[in-house]
Amino acid sequence: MSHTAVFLMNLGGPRNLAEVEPYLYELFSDPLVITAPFGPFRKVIAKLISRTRAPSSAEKYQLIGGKSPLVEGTEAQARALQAALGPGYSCHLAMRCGHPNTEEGVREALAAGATRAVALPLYPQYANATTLSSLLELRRLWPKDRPLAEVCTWHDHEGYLEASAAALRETLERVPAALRGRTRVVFSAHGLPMSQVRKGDPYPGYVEHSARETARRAGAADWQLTYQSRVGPAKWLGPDTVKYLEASAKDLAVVAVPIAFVSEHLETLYDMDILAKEAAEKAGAAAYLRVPALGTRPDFITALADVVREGEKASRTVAA
Ligand SMILES: C=CC1=C(C)c2cc3[nH]c(cc4nc(cc5[nH]c(cc1n2)c(C)c5CCC(=O)O)C(CCC(=O)O)=C4C)c(C)c3C=C
Ligand SMILES: [Fe+2]
Ligand SMILES: [Fe+2]
Repeated sequence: MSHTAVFLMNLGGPRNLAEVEPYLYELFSDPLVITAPFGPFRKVIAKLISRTRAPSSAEKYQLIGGKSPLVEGTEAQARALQAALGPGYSCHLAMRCGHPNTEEGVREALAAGATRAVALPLYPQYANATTLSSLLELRRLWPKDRPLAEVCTWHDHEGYLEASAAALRETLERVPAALRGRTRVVFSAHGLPMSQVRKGDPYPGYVEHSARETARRAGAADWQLTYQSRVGPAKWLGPDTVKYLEASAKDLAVVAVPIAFVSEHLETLYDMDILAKEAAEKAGAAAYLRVPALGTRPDFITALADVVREGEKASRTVAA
């Protein structure tokens, strides 16, 4: 039956420890992630970096259960979104690295009879390294004679912000009453190299908007935005989440919010639940609570369905 394919696009993650190195190789081969002008040496350099990083990366995945839960988490979101959108749509995963990748997603959608498509990057805030990279891959692989609508950024979508604020409110309610007066909401977003920010990537402004609106709607007056998961020696966006907590968490009840991630994976389960928590505790925080990623929360899935329908009507195509 003629229908619309919806591609749930995310970075992907290794589904077991053997997949860590090939996953990293794909990631470091992407010129929108590693923007240095490596030219014909890109693949050789990606091979070198991925081989060097694989053991320490695998150790982190080992600590969160020997794999990334990102693929299964996205599959659950796809099932929930399918139910919300109804029979005119079919939902498919399209991971930028690892599997199921965009090529596999497109094959599945065409076999199901899709005649048009909506690209739905599961990054609320547009960045070249994430959203654009996924969109370009789908543009390359989707048949040119079938309409493709691209969702670009939904950092300011009403339904998303309301779901984000509701999730924050639920965690704030778990803060012990005695600590309510000294609670700080610490938003943690994935960092980005300053070289990409200087070139005009709109990501930091979008993240700030999502954080400010989430705090306002949740009634949180005391909040701070920080950035996590820096890779390599270059300068990245700051303040760094761990350094910020080390310097500022003393005596506070810290409520950490994963503002740039919508499912659980390494960056929430390791960087936030292990590294950031340790930093807060070492600094003498009175409590550390983490807001769960939005995952398959019904209010969030309703918002995503809305993002898809709006995107289909008015494709916000990225100039590239
Ligand atoms: C080195 C450059 C990197 C940039 C720039 C970057 C930006 C960026 N990433 C996400 C979201 C995710 N990143 C994930 C994993 C991951 N990312 C990098 C590097 C960069 N990311 C690496 C090396 C890895 C692998 C893990 C590791 O070794 O640290 C993931 C998946 C996590 C998982 O569970 O597997 C996500 C999601 C965003 C949002 C972003 C910039 C906006
Ligand atoms: Fe990343
Ligand atoms: Fe990362």
